[in-house]
Amino acid sequence: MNKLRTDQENVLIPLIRSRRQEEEKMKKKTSENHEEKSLGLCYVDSLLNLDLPDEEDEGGRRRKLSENEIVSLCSEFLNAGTDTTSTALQWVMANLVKYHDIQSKLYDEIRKVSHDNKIEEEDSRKMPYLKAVILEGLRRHPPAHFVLPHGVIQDVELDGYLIPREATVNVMVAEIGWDSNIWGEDSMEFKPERFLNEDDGSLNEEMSDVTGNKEIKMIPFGAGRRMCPAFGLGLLILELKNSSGLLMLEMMWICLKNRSLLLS
Ligand code: HEM
Repeated sequence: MNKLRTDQENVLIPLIRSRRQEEEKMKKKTSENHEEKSLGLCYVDSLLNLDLPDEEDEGGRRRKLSENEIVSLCSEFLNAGTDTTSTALQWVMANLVKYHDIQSKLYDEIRKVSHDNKIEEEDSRKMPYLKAVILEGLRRHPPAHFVLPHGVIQDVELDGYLIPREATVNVMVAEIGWDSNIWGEDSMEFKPERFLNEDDGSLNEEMSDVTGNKEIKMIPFGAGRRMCPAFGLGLLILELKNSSGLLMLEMMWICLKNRSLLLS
């Protein structure tokens, strides 16, 4: 753990310091030339600018985040965005390898929409089956199996159970998405069709809600005020990576086929 932490510091501290220096240089230039210049705002800037509301230093000023705290927040952010997305993608790909019928149906949809072997952000709206495959991946194999540990700030009674103040609460996210009362007897099967309307194959809006705002059916991104702030981005990344991944596999397949033709 110490080694991991040291690695995090070695990677992130130089980046944080260089950002701070760049920002200071820019401010200096701006005041010398009297013209507004900015590097744009990034996550590290918002952490560097933060004044903690409840904590004051010896001079009575609001405390700033320490460099170590910024390292923790940056690595949490990077981890929250990368580990989840790559795990989800691997599960979807594994199921596409296992179920060839789903793979070819998805492939046909992607081929119809793609142009010059490319998929753009707006194309994802024209691919309900792709969305259904991603949602089924997240339902069947949510990367954050228990979301993050939560807690209550005072003793709470919920449905006859006492949740004590100091307790750690883990939400059974995966089990919620496997509930046969909601998803049917085949809830453990990988069936993207469950998210589509039977008549025209369009996306069933009610079934595909992942926010839990109206009813909790599956919550791979959590729910409520600490829900994943990047759930829209996460879904989009998965859609784009999956479709471009399949197109890339096809190119590799064509290259391999041509190569073996050349060799034979
Ligand atoms: C498939 C992709 C993703 C999944 C399944 C996912 C899932 C989650 C879950 C379950 C939580 C905890 C919610 C809770 O405690 O109730 C969470 C929190 C968080 N996620 Fe994601 N996430 C994904 C992608 C991303 C991406 C791409 C980013 C950033 C670019 C991100 C940033 C965060 C952050 C910063 C938090 C902490 C929020 C807080 O504590 O208030 N996530 N995510």
